[in-house]
Amino acid sequence: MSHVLKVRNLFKTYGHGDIFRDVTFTLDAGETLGVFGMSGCGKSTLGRCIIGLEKNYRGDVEFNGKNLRRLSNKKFRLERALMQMIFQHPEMSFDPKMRVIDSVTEPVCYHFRKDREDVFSELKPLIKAVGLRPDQFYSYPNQLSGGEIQRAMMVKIYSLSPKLIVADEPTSMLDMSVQAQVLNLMKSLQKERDTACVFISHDPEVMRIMCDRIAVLEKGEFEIMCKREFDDYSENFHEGLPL
Ligand SMILES: Nc1ncnc2c1ncn2[C@@H]1O[C@H](COP(=O)(O)OP(=O)(O)OP(=O)(O)O)[C@@H](O)[C@H]1O
Repeated sequence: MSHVLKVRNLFKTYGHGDIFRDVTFTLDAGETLGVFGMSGCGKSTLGRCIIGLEKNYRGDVEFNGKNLRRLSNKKFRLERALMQMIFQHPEMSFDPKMRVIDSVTEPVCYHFRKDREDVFSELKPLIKAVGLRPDQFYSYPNQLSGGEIQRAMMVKIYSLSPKLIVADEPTSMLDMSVQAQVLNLMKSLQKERDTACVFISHDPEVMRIMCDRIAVLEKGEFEIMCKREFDDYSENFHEGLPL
């Protein structure tokens, strides 16, 4: 079986120095790799490089058997639809002036040249699965709670049947009970659809729940640990800060 994602010898530097050095790993369908580290260590930058939002790096990112930087813009856009990123602030992915239904259905309408109502009808089982009502999608983003917006985001992302999701602190802005619901939902959708995931967080507990393997990013070094090694390592952390 070929890997969904192959990251080889990835280096990223900003003006002030190395962000990370020699990041290498592979990810299979249905698998979750956690990326853990304290604030500012470079987790989001790594996520952006993987998904192609940041292209100025050394090394190779191969997705779906294709080296992303060697693709033409047109081919990159096709692959990009199969890689989705969930952000810490989901409301920023929604245009405040557009009804949620329009933001959610737009990518599928665009990629598959389909009508909004047809797309929305096809999404109803997914809407039910995330625990929202179809009528909520006729609201504007500011009329939904943080947890509801993150669920609507799941509908938007999964509507494109992605093979890879990069989730960058997707629940860190939610309160604890909503956080648990959204994490469970992400896990079950991922399992059902066999999606590969890079899950970024500074919360050791969330890492343990969501990830099969965990990589620690510290001072530019990227090290993949088994769960027992991670438990020992993270004992010295609280809320992403070293104790
Ligand atoms: N476009 C940029 N230009 C210059 N420096 C940047 C840029 N983006 C990020 N940085 C710097 O790179 C470092 C890593 O930032 P990044 O956002 O990847 O960290 P992070 O681990 O995701 O942090 P947090 O957990 O706080 O979100 C930081 O020092 C940041 O200031």
